[in-house]
Amino acid sequence: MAGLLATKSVIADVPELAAQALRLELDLTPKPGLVDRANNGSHQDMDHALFLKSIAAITPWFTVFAGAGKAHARKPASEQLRLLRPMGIACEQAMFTATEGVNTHKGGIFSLGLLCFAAGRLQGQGRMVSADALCQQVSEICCGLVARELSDRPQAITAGEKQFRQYGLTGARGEAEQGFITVRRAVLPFWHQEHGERRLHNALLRLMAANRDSNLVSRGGIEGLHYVQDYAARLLVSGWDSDALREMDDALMARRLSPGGSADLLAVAWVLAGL
Ligand SMILES: CC(C)(COP(=O)(O)OP(=O)(O)OC[C@H]1O[C@@H](n2cnc3c(N)ncnc32)[C@H](O[C@H]2O[C@H](COP(=O)(O)OP(=O)(O)OP(=O)(O)O)[C@@H](O)[C@H]2O)[C@@H]1O)[C@@H](O)C(=O)NCCC(=O)NCCS
Ligand SMILES: Nc1ncnc2[nH]cnc12
Repeated sequence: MAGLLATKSVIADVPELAAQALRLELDLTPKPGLVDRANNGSHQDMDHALFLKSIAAITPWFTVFAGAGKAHARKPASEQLRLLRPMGIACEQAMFTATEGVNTHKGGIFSLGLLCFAAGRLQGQGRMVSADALCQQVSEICCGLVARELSDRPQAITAGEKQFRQYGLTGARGEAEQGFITVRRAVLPFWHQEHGERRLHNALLRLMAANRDSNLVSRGGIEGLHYVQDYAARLLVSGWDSDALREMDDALMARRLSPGGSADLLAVAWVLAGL
């Protein structure tokens, strides 16, 4: 863990940062409700070893996404998701093969895949790959995604569609269409004020406090989302130590709550902060 934290500064390659981010997120411990080095969080079907298999299966795709973004850099942003989606689905299939059908990183593939694709697109356009430029590209590529896939549906079938209809939640799609606004507003302004693992723990708590995580709603209803948001906000105000994080871990496990979306956004924050 310490070695990975130290090497970040010499690597500015987005697919490499994305691969690093998945491993750092997994190994951060304790992580309330989530799989880490100490326990499986609120999951019966996942553990640390399974996440390692998932990471090994999906990381080779990050350079594929970046290559595709570069190859199609001269085409309009509005055409890009149609070009990227089949590769994203193929990457999801590689994950499901590695995990024997368990959804470990579906959201992570979506968010990090878009960042890798956008990085290739910027390179293909001869532009600098900065955090702001990446987020702007992702937003342009995903323009209209929420309307097309959530709000304009005749009836709510998937969890995401039901959550949108009931609570106006837009999940991973909304985050991407808004250029990862939660990461940019809740995490990045504080990132360089802190260091090491404490920086990562604070970033995850800030994400849990701000992120409208569809996983929490799927498992615990809107009350489950508010429970986690309020708990994380309290720790950020009152201060926390490892014991407090372990207590929060116990509380979320007792309620079967898992903030998987915030775990994915922590990986997104690592990539954006590394540029
Ligand atoms: C657009 C897709 C993301 C469509 O997927 P879906 O309709 O499911 O969209 P969401 O409901 O928005 O959530 C999908 C996953 O995204 C993560 N997530 C949730 N909320 C947010 C948020 N506010 N911001 C960012 N990301 C968010 C979360 O993923 C993580 O959690 C999953 C593991 O947790 P778990 O509780 O186990 O999840 P389940 O197994 O589903 O529940 P149980 O049965 O166990 O109770 C894991 O996926 C983590 O990554 C949400 O789950 C996208 O998938 C799509 O369309 N893909 C096609 C390919 C593509 O277009 N790719 C483009 C780029 S390559
Ligand atoms: N460490 C983790 N535990 C559970 N779900 C996750 N989704 C992404 N990372 C996760």
